[in-house]
Amino acid sequence: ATLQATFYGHTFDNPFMNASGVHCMDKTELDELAASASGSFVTKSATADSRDGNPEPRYINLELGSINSMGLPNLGLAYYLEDAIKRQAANPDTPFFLSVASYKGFDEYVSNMKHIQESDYTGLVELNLSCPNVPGKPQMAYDFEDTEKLLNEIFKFYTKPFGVKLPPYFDFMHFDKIADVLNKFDIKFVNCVNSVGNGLYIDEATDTVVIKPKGGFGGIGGEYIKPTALANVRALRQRLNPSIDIIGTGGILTGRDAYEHLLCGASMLQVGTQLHKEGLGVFERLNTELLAILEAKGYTSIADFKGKLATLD
Ligand SMILES: O=C(O)c1[nH]c(=O)[nH]c(=O)c1Cl
Repeated sequence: ATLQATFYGHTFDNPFMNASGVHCMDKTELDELAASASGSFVTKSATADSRDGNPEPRYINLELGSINSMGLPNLGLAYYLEDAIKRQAANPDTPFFLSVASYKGFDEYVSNMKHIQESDYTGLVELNLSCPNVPGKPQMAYDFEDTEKLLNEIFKFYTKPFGVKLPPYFDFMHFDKIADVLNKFDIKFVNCVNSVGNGLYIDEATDTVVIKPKGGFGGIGGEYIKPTALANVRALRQRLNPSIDIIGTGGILTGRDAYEHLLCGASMLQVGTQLHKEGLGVFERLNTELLAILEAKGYTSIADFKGKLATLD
């Protein structure tokens, strides 16, 4: 059996990659990702200006996952663009993802995308509409009208392939609304899901929160969020045009978790918390475990079962 993954006209050796924010802050980390068993990789979400981010402690691994309020620390869009242009020149056949966010809101999203359009980068962009940790700033993708306005604005000038990183939704009306908006545009993929925003973890030894920013509120990742992540992958797959691929993110610790995301309709798979905990070796292990599942079930490729979750009716 093969773990080859097809995504937006590309074929990757396997469906695994990092989730933006983990092991992707600078070119050294990106080189390590490129040299790992991951099928692709994505950069830390870039803002126009480089940012220190929120005060520490701001990321904590927990028994069942993680909590973070990093606050968009990054080296600035120009850094990642320059690196991406060099990478695409050196390896034109191995696409990767450039993640873009915004600290200041709507106008910075537009100007960041304008810079990429005017640059020599021609690869894939993951437009992050779901950072939950910018104090005072609502997540773009929880405002359906603003999201549509933003995509309208971007498609006036942007001609390169991009997709959007979405937060988790928890209501069928919201699945319907975001899918209605996204189906109006020629986006190439959606990534479901970003961390479950503004959770709270309490240290039992001290009765104190564990991260400093926002009184301890932070995005939750890991085992805590797999049911939510699977639901969002499945719901968006059922609603989006077949031309829009899905990246599944959230709660992938084992080959079985990966298999379930694929069963819900994901084409690529991102690993955040478990990569942070286990390091780059997680990709070897996940490939081995997923391949064993295909073999045990007599599948020869992901196409044999992708999106084929059975229901009880
Ligand atoms: O605090 C962050 O940097 C952050 N943290 C997240 O959990 N998701 C995001 O999209 C971002 Cl941008």
